[in-house]
Amino acid sequence: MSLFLVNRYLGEEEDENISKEHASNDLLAKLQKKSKQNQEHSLKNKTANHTVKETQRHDVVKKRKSLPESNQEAQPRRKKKLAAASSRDLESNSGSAKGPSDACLTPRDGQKDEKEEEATAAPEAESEKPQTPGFTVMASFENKPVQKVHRVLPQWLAQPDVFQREIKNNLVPVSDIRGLCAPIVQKLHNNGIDHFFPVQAEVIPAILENMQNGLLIGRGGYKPRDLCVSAPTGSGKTLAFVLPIIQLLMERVVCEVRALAVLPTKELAQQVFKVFTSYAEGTPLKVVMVAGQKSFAAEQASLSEMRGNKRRSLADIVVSTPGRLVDHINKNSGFSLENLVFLVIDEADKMIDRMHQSWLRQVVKAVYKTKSDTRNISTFARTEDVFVTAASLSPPQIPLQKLLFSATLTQNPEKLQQLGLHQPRLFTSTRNHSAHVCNQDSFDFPQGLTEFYVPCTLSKKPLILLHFILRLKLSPILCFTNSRETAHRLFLLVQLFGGVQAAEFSSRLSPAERKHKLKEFEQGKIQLLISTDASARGIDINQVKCVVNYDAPQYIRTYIHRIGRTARAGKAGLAFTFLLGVQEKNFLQMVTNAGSPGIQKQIIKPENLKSMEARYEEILQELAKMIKGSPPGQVRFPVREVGTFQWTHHTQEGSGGVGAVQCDLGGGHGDC
Ligand SMILES: Nc1ncnc2c1ncn2[C@@H]1O[C@H](COP(=O)(O)OP(=O)(O)OP(=O)(O)O)[C@@H](O)[C@H]1O
Repeated sequence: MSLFLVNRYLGEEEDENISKEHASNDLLAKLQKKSKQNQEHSLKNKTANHTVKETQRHDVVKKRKSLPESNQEAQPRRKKKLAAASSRDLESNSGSAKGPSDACLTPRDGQKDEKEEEATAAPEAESEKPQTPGFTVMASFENKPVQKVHRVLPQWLAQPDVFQREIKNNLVPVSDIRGLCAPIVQKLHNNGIDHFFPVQAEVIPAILENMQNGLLIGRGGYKPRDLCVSAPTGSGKTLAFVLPIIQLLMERVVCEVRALAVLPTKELAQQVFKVFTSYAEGTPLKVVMVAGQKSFAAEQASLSEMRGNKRRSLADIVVSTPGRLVDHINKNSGFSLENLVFLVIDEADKMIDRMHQSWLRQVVKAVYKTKSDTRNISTFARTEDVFVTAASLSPPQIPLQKLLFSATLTQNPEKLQQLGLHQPRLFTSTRNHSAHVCNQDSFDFPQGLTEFYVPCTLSKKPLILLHFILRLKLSPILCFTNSRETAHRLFLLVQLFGGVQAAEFSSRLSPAERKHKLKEFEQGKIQLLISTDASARGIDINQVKCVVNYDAPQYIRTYIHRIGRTARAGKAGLAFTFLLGVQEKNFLQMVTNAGSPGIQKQIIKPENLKSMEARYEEILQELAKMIKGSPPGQVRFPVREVGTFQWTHHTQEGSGGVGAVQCDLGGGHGDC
């Protein structure tokens, strides 16, 4: 006798009296019946799906036949797809022996392929797509064209303070400018300036008013807003920052570095240094340049001295290039920026490109440097202003105001953001700001400038240049090439040809030689200065009547700065760009997109060059011999054959023409 009895439930119809064996036989028979029904059902489904696919394939073939010629190109690809689809179908047909799961997957695969086919063959027939019975469509795609996204400018870029681009008709009498002190007005008058240009009339009062409450706090006790100024080349941006800085610092008691101007090249630093020095004359202010023109030790000595055991600054205003500036920050313990009030970033777009050198980060670090020597902690010591709050401005700190200037200031907020600007304010003469939409490649051109392009071949370029000087008497000409090798060869060729006072200006020359050449050009001793882009930015040479782009510039900014060496300060000027046939379309498109008021075609007739051709051929032979005979290192470019000039491909910024293979002088054998 068992102690426990377990009763199990064996189904509704189970009778307690039926034996266990009988019950299990019944159950097995039931399961077998159900399985047979399932198999029959899945077979039926398979046949139905195959019929649907066949119908769809016929539809596609029909539609393709009715397509226009242009769509027929894609047929081989589609044929392949169809073949693949048929072979898969065949597989699925012959695969009836496969398990039921295969039978379920195959129709879905086939459906996907058919959808692709239809999308390629005739997208507009989307709505007519046959639906596979037994499947629910979960989602479908609308074949809409993707809309172009326009960059929307932040408020300060979209709504700038706009001033007139035209200089001559918008001069503002110096006496009309609020807050300008008498000694500065007098100095301007002595320098022959009684009127301000539009950019100066806007920006000078803005800088002055920020400091109305003294140098400790800005207007109304707030930290001053950083200013960005975008104005055409030659519109007088330099005086727009030099004058207010001199005025605001001239009554200082202790000499400390309070203004720092950073420029991309030595030549530009030299130029700005000259303007600062001229307007600081007669004030206690000391202006020092650290741009690598003197030895590091000499620059160090000009920046500070030791009196007893105390460091004493010898500079109020420092003009520098980024590399040398970082050297002084890191290696010159006597150089302090802890009292800096103005940081001027001239040619700001170029300086942003140099951000990888992290010069700005080093400057900011030096400005907010905390002294380890506690005895030296000033009451007004500053802390880096991550967030400006009431608490962060109390106690009051010396504010640092950034002033940015450029003729081609970027409107790319991501780039500008690298400068860490505080509530920036933009001054511009450019017209396209109101739309709130950013056009990063549109700039203002100087009013007095007339632009031309000269269609030419490689072999004729030097001849046309000589024609400009010798026949058309267009000198002084500032002529730009894309590489220093081209500049050097062109210079040698013009020199051999004779009759033209020419010089080259590139990194082949030492800074002292470059300075000398610029001076001679300015004095009118040089008719033709052949330069690389070393002189394209900012250089202010008074008498340049004409700029020639011997090589077409690759970038619009390069073009704007090059042609901006003429038509300065409201004067008239001419700019010619030599274009090979292959360059024309892209170049003209680029200039038009940039907002050029119009570039005219200037054709030089071949007969005008005829008389110079014989001499030119002789010169080419001579030049080739000269180059071949020169000791290695002196002429830095190889020549393959006498009389034939090497073709070079330039790909980097600052070299190469617009979308074309750039060739050197040609030599009458080029087939461009
Ligand atoms: N108010 C003025 N009256 C007469 N001449 C002026 C005035 N302001 C500036 N100039 C002259 O205009 C020329 C161009 O000025 P500046 O070099 O400052 O231009 P810029 O805007 O900085 O040009 P770039 O963008 O090419 O550097 C200089 O020779 C300068 O002396």
